[in-house]
Amino acid sequence: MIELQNAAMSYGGGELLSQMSLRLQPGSFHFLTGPSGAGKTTFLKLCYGELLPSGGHVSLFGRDVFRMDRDEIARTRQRIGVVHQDCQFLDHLSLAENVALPLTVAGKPVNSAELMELLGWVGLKRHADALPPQLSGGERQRAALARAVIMSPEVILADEPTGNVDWEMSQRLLALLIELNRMGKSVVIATHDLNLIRAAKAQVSARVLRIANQRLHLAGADL
Ligand SMILES: Nc1ncnc2c1ncn2[C@@H]1O[C@H](COP(=O)(O)OP(=O)(O)OP(=O)(O)O)[C@@H](O)[C@H]1O
Repeated sequence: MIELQNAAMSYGGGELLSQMSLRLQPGSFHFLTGPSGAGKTTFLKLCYGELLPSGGHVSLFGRDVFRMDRDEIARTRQRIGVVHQDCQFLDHLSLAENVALPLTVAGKPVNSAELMELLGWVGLKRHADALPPQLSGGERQRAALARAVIMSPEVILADEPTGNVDWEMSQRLLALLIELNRMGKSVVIATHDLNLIRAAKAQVSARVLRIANQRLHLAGADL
């Protein structure tokens, strides 16, 4: 699905990430940890073609990103749902319109029954007509998750999806991500929250990746 072979990334200075190798299998569940600034968001951007590696190779669904033009990368990204760290919305559109935006942008029809079912799944049906500034942090995070899955992606990459929410809400978000994984989707969650990882490991077979000293490590089993 997503494969990195000795991928490296530099923003111009020294290498931020080097010798990153990973083959993401269908239905897998990974956490991505590491100190602030280690490069977790950068790593995820390599995984969905937002950034091209400065060395090595990244393949998305069997295609090397260097061989893909912009259109192909855009089409491929529809197979990867991304929950961004800052979950931004268009404030003049309703929550339902924001969640449906990836479909609208792709020129695909919006089935309102399915949209409401998705909002129900994340517990936001009654907020369908609310504007984003009227939502709480946890509601925004759940809306961001709904928006990430509306195109039925095969992979979900979530960057600190439980940042800024309380424990109960983070458990609720985790439950949604585990449910997606049980539906066969690959899930990668970047997080600082070791308690979240422990809670997940009690429910799902998850591997923990750690970025430290520019390298990607498979973390020990002590979590
Ligand atoms: N577009 C950019 N141009 C230059 N430097 C960047 C850019 N984006 C990120 N960086 C730098 O790369 C480093 C890694 O950033 P990144 O956001 O990937 O780390 P992170 O592990 O996700 O951090 P956090 O846990 O704090 O979110 C940081 O030092 C950051 O300042």
